Amino acid sequence: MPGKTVLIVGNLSARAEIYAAHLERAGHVICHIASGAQALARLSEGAQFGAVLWGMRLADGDGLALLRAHPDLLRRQRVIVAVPADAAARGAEAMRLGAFDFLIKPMAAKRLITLVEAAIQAGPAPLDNTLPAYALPAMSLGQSPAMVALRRQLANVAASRAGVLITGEAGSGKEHCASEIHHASGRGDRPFVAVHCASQPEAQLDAELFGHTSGHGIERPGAIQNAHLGTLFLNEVCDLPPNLQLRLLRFLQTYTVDQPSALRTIDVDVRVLCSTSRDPAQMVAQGRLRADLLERLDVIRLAMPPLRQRREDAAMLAQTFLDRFAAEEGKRFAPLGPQHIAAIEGYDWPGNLRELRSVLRRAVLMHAGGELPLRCLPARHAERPDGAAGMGVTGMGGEPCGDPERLARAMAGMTLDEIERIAIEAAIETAGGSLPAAARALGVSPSTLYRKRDRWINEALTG
Ligand SMILES: Nc1ncnc2c1ncn2[C@@H]1O[C@H](COP(=O)(O)OP(=O)(O)OP(=O)(O)O)[C@@H](O)[C@H]1O
Repeated sequence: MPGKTVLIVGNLSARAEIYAAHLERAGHVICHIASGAQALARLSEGAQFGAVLWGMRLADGDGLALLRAHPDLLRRQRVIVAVPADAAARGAEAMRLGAFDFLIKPMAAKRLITLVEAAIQAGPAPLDNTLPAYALPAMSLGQSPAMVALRRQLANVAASRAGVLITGEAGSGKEHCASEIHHASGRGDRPFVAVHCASQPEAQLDAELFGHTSGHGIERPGAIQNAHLGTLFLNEVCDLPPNLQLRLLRFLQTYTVDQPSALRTIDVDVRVLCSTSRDPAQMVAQGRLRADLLERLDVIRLAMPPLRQRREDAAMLAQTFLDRFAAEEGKRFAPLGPQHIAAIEGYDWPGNLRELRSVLRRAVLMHAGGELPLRCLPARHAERPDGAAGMGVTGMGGEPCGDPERLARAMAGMTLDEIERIAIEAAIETAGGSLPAAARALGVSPSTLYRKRDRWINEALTG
């Protein structure tokens, strides 16, 4: 992408000259200003640049302090901040303020050019932080104050390339949130590639992320390459094995991957989003997570609250699931009434949205339609003699299915296929969403579960 003017703001050092020469050789026109005040004056006159490379040590002061004082600049221009190797945290702060990305000096020519061109490709920054209306449908996350605040945060971070770390309990909607960011980011029509970093052998995960060459010599690109121009979502990123943490860090420093055959290096433009249900600081303190990797991934932190902290969303989500599954199964159910809502809001949902979703899915599978029997919903903890959250095989509160007679009654009228589906979904839920782990628990191969899941999805899509 030649021919765009790049503004370099920083001391006219020998190193800056080298960076300018690299960019010129790639076809860009360079404008170099040493003083932050002069650069701001130029920009406030309305000058537009393809990208701005902003240093930390300017002729007249600290580059980050200047950005802090003029956050509007970061909203109008695509600014890439260049920071010394021992100050990556300053780059992360600049991204929180709205910078497009940051580079650690000394930087390789290739990385510099790739990033500058990605900034140019992203086009002029939007005049404000508003996103297209379609980007974040008001109901998609919930209407509780916690979700309204989260949606606002999400709108602010969607357009940048900053790494986002989404924390929260299992099943609280972290992946759903990542996919909302993807859709709101302007990359929505490109791939969203999710990788589960826990419960997979290291070699398999390595191949899934970085690609491999099959036994027949065919190159299989990894998730990183497959996510080119889109978003890579790393689920449970704190569980990445140490070697893969290092490989991922290298990737994030260069945005290039070696082809599996190592014959060629490929530039990849991806937005990386991650999630964890662990405490990342504790993982670093225990030596299980690299601090430098966390710094890259955790530029912006979003915390998904557990469902029990946003009870007012639970009934709305339950109705959404009921409508969706009823439509998939071709059944009609009456809307949830006050008693259903009281039961839903009164329960703590230790498995969060995943548990809510499974309860509604099973309820729809097990009933022909009409009014949903209340016993399909979990009882309030307080109403249980033992106060336990255990849901038995079917997960239906008030009707645990431990004993065979009850189990048989609960399953009366169901086809074997439906019973199998319930058992598989319960196993996946227990395994925290991991199909390979669920397959191990059920004593079948992961491919069996993948095949069955694909068939259900196809059936749902074709009605
Ligand atoms: N706002 C929402 N609207 C509808 N469905 C949702 C929403 N949030 C989450 N879900 C559904 O709830 C289930 C759990 O959500 P998700 O996988 O995003 O949680 P998670 O926090 O990433 O879980 P885990 O930590 O176990 O990987 C998924 O089936 C997802 O599709």
